[in-house]
Amino acid sequence: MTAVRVSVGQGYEVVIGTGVLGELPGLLGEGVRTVAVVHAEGLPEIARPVCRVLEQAGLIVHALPVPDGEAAKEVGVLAGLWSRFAQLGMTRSDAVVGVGGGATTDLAGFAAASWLRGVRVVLVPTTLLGMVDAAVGGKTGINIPEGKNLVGAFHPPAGVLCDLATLMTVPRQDYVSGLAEVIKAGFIADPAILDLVEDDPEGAASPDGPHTRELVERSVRVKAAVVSADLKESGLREILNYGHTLGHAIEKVEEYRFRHGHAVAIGMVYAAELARLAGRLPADLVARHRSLLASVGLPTAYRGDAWPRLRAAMSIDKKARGATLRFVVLDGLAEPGRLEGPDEDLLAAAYHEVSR
Ligand SMILES: NC(=O)c1ccc[n+]([C@@H]2O[C@H](COP(=O)([O-])OP(=O)(O)OC[C@H]3O[C@@H](n4cnc5c(N)ncnc54)[C@H](O)[C@@H]3O)[C@@H](O)[C@H]2O)c1
Ligand SMILES: O=C(O)C(=O)C[C@@H](O)[C@H](O)[C@H](O)COP(=O)(O)O
Ligand SMILES: [Zn+2]
Repeated sequence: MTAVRVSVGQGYEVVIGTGVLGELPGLLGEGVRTVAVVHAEGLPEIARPVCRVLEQAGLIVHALPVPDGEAAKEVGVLAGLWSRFAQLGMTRSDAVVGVGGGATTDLAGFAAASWLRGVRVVLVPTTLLGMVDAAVGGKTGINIPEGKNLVGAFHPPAGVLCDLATLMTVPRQDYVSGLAEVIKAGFIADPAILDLVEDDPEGAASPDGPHTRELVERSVRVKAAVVSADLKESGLREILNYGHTLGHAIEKVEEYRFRHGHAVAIGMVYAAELARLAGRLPADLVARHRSLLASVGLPTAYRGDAWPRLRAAMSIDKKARGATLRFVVLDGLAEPGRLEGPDEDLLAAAYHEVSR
């Protein structure tokens, strides 16, 4: 089957297909001599063919393994990459290729953004979440103990290569985590996604499912359209943060050992409850959040005793302005809006609805 190419406004393409690794040198563009392939250390079977295809194109390739998953998004790991780039003599005409899940591509993207104040990066996401969200749009960064993604940069890639074949080995819980961002794209912009998941939740939860390619493509198109219009999140892009205010707080409270998509799933139910209690969203749409997320195995509730710590963690959300919290909420299906400065009773009442 031929690859689908989605154009992003900042001048690059997201290539989606099966067995498309051969497109990688083309995405890097002209003039590159040395390539640092930053990859999750648990993925040698994917990193090896990536390196091979680059070497066959005449490039000097260095594989730089980093810890798997969220452990990669740490300042020590980033500093290690800077040292390796220096040792390799990487100049502004050289490039980084990031291979792995969203955590790896966030790190690789930020390493590229910060090295010599910005070198070229091509991302090869290998999880569902990486393909539909993390690798597209140029948000890069790392975590610090004080909060999620608090240090980073906007640095659009030169290209994104989504080889659907790589999804076959993603552990089920990590695959399901990616579905939270797929469902997010459905609620904020493309309800056809929700219909596809409801039509076959078990199929949606597997890379072998009948709609995998369409779910990836639709979600990428939602993300591409939004970031094309608003790269630096001056307004519209905030809608991609639906469910993330509480979601990131859960990740922080769990010291980043809770899957991102699982946290965002709970965060979306929370945002839906906020909107319902504020009189903006009908109860049936809140129920649809719960039923869709639960149908693919995502959580919709969290520990009740964690509220004080979650509330404190939410204060450092990037959408906040001063002491005023701002939430992305829905006023209907695919009708995202903002809830500014909700009072504390409303915040707590909505949490009561998602606590167990
Ligand atoms: N930059 C953005 O716009 C953006 C958007 C959404 C999420 N994110 C970030 O993405 C991260 C989550 O990404 P994720 O869900 O991909 O998790 P992840 O990167 O932590 O990967 C999950 C696990 O799957 C493994 N893995 C990856 N690909 C595999 C494959 N093909 N086969 C077998 N195992 C594989 C990884 O090594 C890891 O152990 C979070 O840090 C989140 O903040 C960023
Ligand atoms: O691309 C965006 O913009 C998003 O908000 C997408 C989110 O799914 C993603 O988790 C992002 O990394 C969150 O960004 P942050 O600015 O809240 O850290
Ligand atoms: Zn996210």
